[in-house]
Amino acid sequence: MERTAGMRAEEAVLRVRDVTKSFGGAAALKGVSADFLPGEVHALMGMNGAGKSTLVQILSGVLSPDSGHLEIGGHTPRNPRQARRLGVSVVPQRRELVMTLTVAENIMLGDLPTSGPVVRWRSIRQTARDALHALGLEIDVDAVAGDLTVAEQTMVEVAREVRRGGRVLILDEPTACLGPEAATQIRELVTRLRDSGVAVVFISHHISEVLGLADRITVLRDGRVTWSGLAKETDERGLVRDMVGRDVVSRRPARTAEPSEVGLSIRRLCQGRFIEDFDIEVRRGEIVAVLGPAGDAQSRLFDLLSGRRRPESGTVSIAGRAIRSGSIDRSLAGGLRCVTGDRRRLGLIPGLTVDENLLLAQDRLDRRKLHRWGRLAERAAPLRDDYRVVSLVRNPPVEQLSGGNQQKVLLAKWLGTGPAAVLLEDPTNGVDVAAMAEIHTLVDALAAEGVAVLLASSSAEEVMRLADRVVVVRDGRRVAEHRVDDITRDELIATTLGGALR
Ligand SMILES: Nc1ncnc2c1ncn2[C@@H]1O[C@H](COP(=O)(O)OP(=O)(O)OP(=O)(O)O)[C@@H](O)[C@H]1O
Repeated sequence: MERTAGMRAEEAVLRVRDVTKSFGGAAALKGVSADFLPGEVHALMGMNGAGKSTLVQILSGVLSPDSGHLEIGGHTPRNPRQARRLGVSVVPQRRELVMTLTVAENIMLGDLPTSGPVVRWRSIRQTARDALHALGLEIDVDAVAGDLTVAEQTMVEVAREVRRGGRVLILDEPTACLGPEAATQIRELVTRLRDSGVAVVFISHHISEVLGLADRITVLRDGRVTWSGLAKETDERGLVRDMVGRDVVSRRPARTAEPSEVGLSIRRLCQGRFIEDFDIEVRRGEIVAVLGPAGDAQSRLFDLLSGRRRPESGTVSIAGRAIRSGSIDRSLAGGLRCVTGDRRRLGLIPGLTVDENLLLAQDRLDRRKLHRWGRLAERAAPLRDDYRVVSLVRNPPVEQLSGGNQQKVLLAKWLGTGPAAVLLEDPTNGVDVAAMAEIHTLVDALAAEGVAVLLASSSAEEVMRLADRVVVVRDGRRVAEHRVDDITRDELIATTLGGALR
């Protein structure tokens, strides 16, 4: 049943009417209408695969609707270039900056002012500085993009798009995997954009964030709008019902198991300024979280534990046996499974099907060289079921899955291989509220089976829900440790930001 609130459609800068879109005969959007108003933050919400990204691709001219239409100031864009010229810009999840160029060069890319054959560098830097200042951003225009934090990279992309005349700015999960401080900075930027008259389209799976930030919310389910209205007219429970169709409960289970032997031990690990003399011990059946500002220790920890990179010094042991560092095979053979937070770059193999990706890790461990095609679907089926991987067609190339479903494939691929210890980097990155609850239950179950779980999460909520202990890291060093039962979420965030050693 569709619930809608009154709209000022005549003021809309971007209008969508009855849009449908199918892939391979299966409908991803089934008659979606929405209006996007200047000076409003309009959140798109919905479960994984509900159709949010498909709608965004239609808004930005990447895809054409099968039927229905889209209108910006009386025009219908036919491709991304036209959409951009009409003022519609997308800041995607994957950063699109040229990482080797400076902030100023990135902001001005494609629009470098020249005098004859000479590029006017001073003017470039000044214009870029003005573009950042107009949005209240203090970022060094001479910094190289690759040296910025993820939040700063998002800010630079936003400044570039606004300077190019973006009137409708679509931000696709801009706070995913950001720590509390960086996420707040992005939300403040969104508010400033809104106040300057931009129509902001904001995608997020975080309900409290959306309720605190959005003026209007449109909820999609299975390609249809199930609710659209003012944020103040709904609440968490209403949104969950509109997204999922039922209530979702996620509770921390009582963990009564006595501490058992050490499952994963890290001793005096060092890697540049990112990891300094890092010690941690995780017992079998325990979940220990590492929480710190995004971009530093967590991804280095992944590189070192997975064997992608050799540490400068220090040891990693599983059940008392040291693993030879710098070798992915040794790390796997030792029983350690590392689930990356960067599924696009490191996690999944595009071009291979969902089932192949699901079985890749298992086959590598079994040294299985050839798939028996007939058995592939049968072997993958339990993993698909346990992790509720949903796709429109049965077994598409993995990149055609929605983002949240790709994340489920990544988790299933590694956690289905009987690990002794795991490192989970932002395990619920991009997944919807129902899948998040299910993944948390699966992680609880891993711990209950005696796996040592090390969780590198940017989300304080996730740490509070899953972990027994949390280690706070800043500048590569451990600055505090808490039992989760002894601390509130707000105290945890405060120690992450200012963290005194306790
Ligand atoms: N190019 C494509 N080919 C085939 N199917 C596709 C393609 N793009 C999207 N789909 C399918 O369309 C459906 C909607 O996907 P979409 O990415 O829009 O969902 P979403 O709401 O953005 O999900 P998420 O929250 O997981 O990002 C999914 O079932 C997805 O597998």
